[in-house]
Amino acid sequence: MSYIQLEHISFEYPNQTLALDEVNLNIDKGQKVAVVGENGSGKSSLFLCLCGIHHAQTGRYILDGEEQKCKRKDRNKLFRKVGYVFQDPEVQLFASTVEKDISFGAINAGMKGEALQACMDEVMEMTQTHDLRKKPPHQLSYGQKKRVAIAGVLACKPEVLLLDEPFAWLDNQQKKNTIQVLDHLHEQNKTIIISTHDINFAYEWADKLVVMKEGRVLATGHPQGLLDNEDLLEKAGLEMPLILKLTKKLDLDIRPNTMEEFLRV
Ligand SMILES: Nc1ncnc2c1ncn2[C@@H]1O[C@H](COP(=O)(O)OP(=O)(O)OP(=O)(O)O)[C@@H](O)[C@H]1O
Repeated sequence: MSYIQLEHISFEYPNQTLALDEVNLNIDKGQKVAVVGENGSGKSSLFLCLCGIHHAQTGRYILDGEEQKCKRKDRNKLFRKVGYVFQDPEVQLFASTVEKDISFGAINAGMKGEALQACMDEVMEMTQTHDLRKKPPHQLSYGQKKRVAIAGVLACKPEVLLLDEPFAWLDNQQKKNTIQVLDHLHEQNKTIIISTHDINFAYEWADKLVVMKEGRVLATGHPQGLLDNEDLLEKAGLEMPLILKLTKKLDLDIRPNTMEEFLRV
């Protein structure tokens, strides 16, 4: 049995927009998953259902062997297990200082004293938010807000991390730093699910790709296999990753995983 199982999940907003339409999905513990698809294909709605903010009207959501129900106590447990970093950090940040914002969820979950301090030091170091800790979040740049939002979720030590467009507004250095943070979490066997429009990143980073269109899962599998399929790319409105374009153009038989590997060929 997979760690996360979605069976025929459908979710409709109150205005009757069907955002998820019979979604079936299996994700193993410790997997690095990239969810890709055009604007409005249902990526954020999927994340909102996975973390318990939305509850699907039909279908079954099973996490770690337990079916997730809409009851308050089940949802509180789900909130602790699955951390969601919103696409827009402004939706997430609310406290008067960065430090208070980052620690809010952890304190709510019962962390205190030395354990809290150690956790804060660790996540602020990881996300390079230490120097910002006394500032009010509204005075930060968007990229800084994004890092604070990630830090706040990490402080709660979730088993599953959902990141909606984590690199939006980040400069190149901060993007690299965030990828390092993700690699570190992967080493701790956390399950990481990212939604992204960066197909080159998805190709290099993910060990599972989920391709969405109009609320449906069009395909799942290893990025190397899926992103080579021109019919699928056209149907999903996706670009072929640069590495695959180059290997095709040069008529190479190999399929390097990363640009570094490609350059060594
Ligand atoms: N709060 C809402 N109320 C009604 N409809 C919504 C709401 N949020 C999203 N939708 C609709 O649900 C569908 C899926 O949207 P969703 O935000 O999940 O897509 P997405 O793949 O995350 O898009 P993007 O790449 O632009 O972030 C779209 O048709 C969208 O217009």
